Amino acid sequence: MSRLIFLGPPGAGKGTQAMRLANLYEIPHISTGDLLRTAVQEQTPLGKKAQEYMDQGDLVPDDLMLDLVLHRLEDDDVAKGWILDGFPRTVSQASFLDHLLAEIHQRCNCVLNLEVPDETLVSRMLGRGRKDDNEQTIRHRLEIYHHETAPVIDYYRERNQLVSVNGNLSMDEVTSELTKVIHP
Ligand SMILES: Nc1ncnc2c1ncn2[C@@H]1O[C@H](COP(=O)(O)OP(=O)(O)OP(=O)(O)O)[C@@H](O)[C@H]1O
Ligand SMILES: Nc1ncnc2c1ncn2[C@@H]1O[C@H](COP(=O)(O)O)[C@@H](O)[C@H]1O
Repeated sequence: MSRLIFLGPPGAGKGTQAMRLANLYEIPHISTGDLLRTAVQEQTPLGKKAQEYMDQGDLVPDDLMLDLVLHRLEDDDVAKGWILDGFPRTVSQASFLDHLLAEIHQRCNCVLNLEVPDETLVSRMLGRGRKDDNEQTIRHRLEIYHHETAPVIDYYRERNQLVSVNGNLSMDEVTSELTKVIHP
């Protein structure tokens, strides 16, 4: 059974690789960014609250995020495994997730950290064309990543759960490297 977490800066290819592995292992791909974008599109109460943070490239506050993940991990389809992409993004989210998984008697098998240099990330995101992919917001998201999210790497390294993979290769090469280190 695979329960995987993707870490890595914005534009590292987490969503791309998570989708490929989700198809390969036939488990759900849970992207908090995608869940939020759907909520914004549908103008749900969560979407209305999250929109401004997302447009600015800021993190959506923890109280909203924790509820979102809690409910998604209660769905029936996650019993067979899951891939989390975009969560946790802060040490407090990582700690929340640990407690939640202990409560539901699950354990993540592997935390995959995609490593890609900042300048590659910027050009990848400028080519992606998402609403929050203008240069100013991209640079702000990168700052937030280095400040708020990079400490999550140490959190999992200290718990011997971290595997870092070079994300600065072709998409197929990254997938191949990932499947070598994952033992489903
Ligand atoms: N190995 C790769 N080589 C070149 N381009 C890539 C690679 N992996 C992904 N991309 C492209 O880079 C862009 C960002 O990829 P993706 O959306 O998967 O990143 P992400 O880590 O999920 O980003 P975010 O955290 O901002 O959602 C996309 O346009 C994608 O097609
Ligand atoms: N885990 C998260 N914590 C706070 N904010 C989040 C989280 N996941 C997503 N967000 C917000 O959504 C956008 C887009 O996310 P992507 O993972 O890049 O698709 C992000 O900038 C945050 O505003």
